[in-house]
Amino acid sequence: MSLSVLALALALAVPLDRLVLPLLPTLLPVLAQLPHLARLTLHTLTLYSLLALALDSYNRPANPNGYRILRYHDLPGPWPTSLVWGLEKALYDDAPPGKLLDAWSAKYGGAYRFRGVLGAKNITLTLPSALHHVLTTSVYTYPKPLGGRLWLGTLLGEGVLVSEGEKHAGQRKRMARAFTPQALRGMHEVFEQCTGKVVDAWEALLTPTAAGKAATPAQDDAAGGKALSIDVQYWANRLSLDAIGLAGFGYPFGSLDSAVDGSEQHPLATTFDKLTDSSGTYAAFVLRAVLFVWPGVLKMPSKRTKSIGEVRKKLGAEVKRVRQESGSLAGRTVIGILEQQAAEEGSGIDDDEIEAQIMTLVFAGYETTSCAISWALYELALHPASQAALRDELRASASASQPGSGPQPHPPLLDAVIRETLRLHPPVLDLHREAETDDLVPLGDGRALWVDKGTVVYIPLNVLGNEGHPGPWNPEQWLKPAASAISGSTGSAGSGGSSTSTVWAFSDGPRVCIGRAFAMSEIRTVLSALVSGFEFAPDPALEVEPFVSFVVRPKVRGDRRSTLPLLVRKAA
Ligand code: HEM
Repeated sequence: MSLSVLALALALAVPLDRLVLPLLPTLLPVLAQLPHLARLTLHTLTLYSLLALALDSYNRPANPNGYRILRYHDLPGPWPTSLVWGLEKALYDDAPPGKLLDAWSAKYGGAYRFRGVLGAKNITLTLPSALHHVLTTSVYTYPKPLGGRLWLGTLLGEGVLVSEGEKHAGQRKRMARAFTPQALRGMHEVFEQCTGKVVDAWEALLTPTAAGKAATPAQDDAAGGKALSIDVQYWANRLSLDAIGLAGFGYPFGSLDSAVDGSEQHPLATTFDKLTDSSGTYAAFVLRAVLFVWPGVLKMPSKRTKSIGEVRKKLGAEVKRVRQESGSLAGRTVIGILEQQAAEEGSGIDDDEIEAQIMTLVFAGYETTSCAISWALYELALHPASQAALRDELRASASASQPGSGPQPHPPLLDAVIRETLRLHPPVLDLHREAETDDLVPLGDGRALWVDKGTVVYIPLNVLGNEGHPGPWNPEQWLKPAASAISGSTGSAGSGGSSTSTVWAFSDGPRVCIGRAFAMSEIRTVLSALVSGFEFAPDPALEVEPFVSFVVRPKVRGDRRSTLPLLVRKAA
């Protein structure tokens, strides 16, 4: 009797689904040795189940569509591997990144559950109707998790990446004009200018000097020719930062110039790189994990929170100076167009918001794009037949275009290569959202999932990119009529279905990447020039692997920082 009373008290006091279930795999072997405790647990479980059943029938959500409702516990899912971290640490340590998400989706399907820190409820969704609900129709019911928003807000201010609800919708509407095809045509010049600097620098490096040697020691590549080892990631980073600075807000970071003349990189770029380019340390994981359950950790003084504040302050000060000095450039940049739009509406825009949007552009647009460029060159280096076919296509398209004949259609294989790169190497591995209220998520087939307030929803972009297109590198698959080109991407999954043209690496719905056309234009420009002019091969002495530090970057196995050395020579 006394045991039952104790069990009831326990069942009431401990939210079993949060704490006890994740502990069971570890506890059961111990309990088997301890008959008393085992009995207590059995009592607790029975009583809890009865209680849960009673509560379940009392707390039924409104269900006007007559769905068959599933609860969290009805979903399949993996068992937690840690009492404290749930499966968060396993996900953080996953190598290559995304492997676990792929395996779980294959095993448990398009809706499954897994526990996070201290038993927190997480679900992963890849079913089309569920994604449409979370990313499109109920987008503001599923904001980014509070901890992530606070972290980003401290770093960037409340720009379009961080804001939610009406504020986000308003910011997005005002920014849209800066990303129209017409606006992007003006920015194309910047992409060409920056790419031209890389081409010139590499040609100089590869040109034999008067003494009959290449400017830098060359080595034999796999094809038996002379090639130079170039850290492609280093150049892609600098190019991408210069492009976002100039096209985004008219600011010359001068990263490529400093790479050429060997001077120091812009201090802001260094600070920014330090903040984002670090491979997974235990401290970084703990901060991230704790942030999810206790956002207040951000207020505690630490090296990381201090450096966030420093980056913010430095960029803010630079931005103020640049805005005063370069009024003439402003009209053609993203921020210039945003300011014009606000002036025309008569609404005005305050300095804090301008500053936040500038920081947002750098944060969201710099390393995402540079990593996409690097991975594309890496895959082309590994696949010489694709590389040669792309070079032929680019050269044929360049010789067919007449001066003054206006914008040309994108060479199809170029788009296919980019799309295939984003499928295999989505820079943003997964999206996180948090249910702001209890909600019903349609799963298709007349079923819906009851999602409790506070549940975190994972949307694995790597898994989604592979749906219908699994397997190793194969850009040609995107040339088939059913798979439309990236330029046709609407970013909308339509009414509950995943459109074939959605490039999942950019997400979907009202929060789809606002810079996707900007990124695509930049990547096309860079790949066109580099693949036309140079040949790329892997360095057989080095093993390249992906790692996550905000975005999925390449690095040499054994190194901590992101680099991608490839053997480069002038194309015949
Ligand atoms: C290959 C390059 C890029 C990829 C793969 C990429 C991917 C993404 C993804 C997945 C999101 C959604 C994040 C979320 O909802 O949690 C996003 C949002 C965003 N991206 Fe990109 N991005 C790229 C380049 C760019 C560029 C070049 C810019 C700016 C010029 C940019 C600006 C933004 C902004 C402002 C948002 C927030 C949009 C919103 O919440 O309304 N991105 N991006």
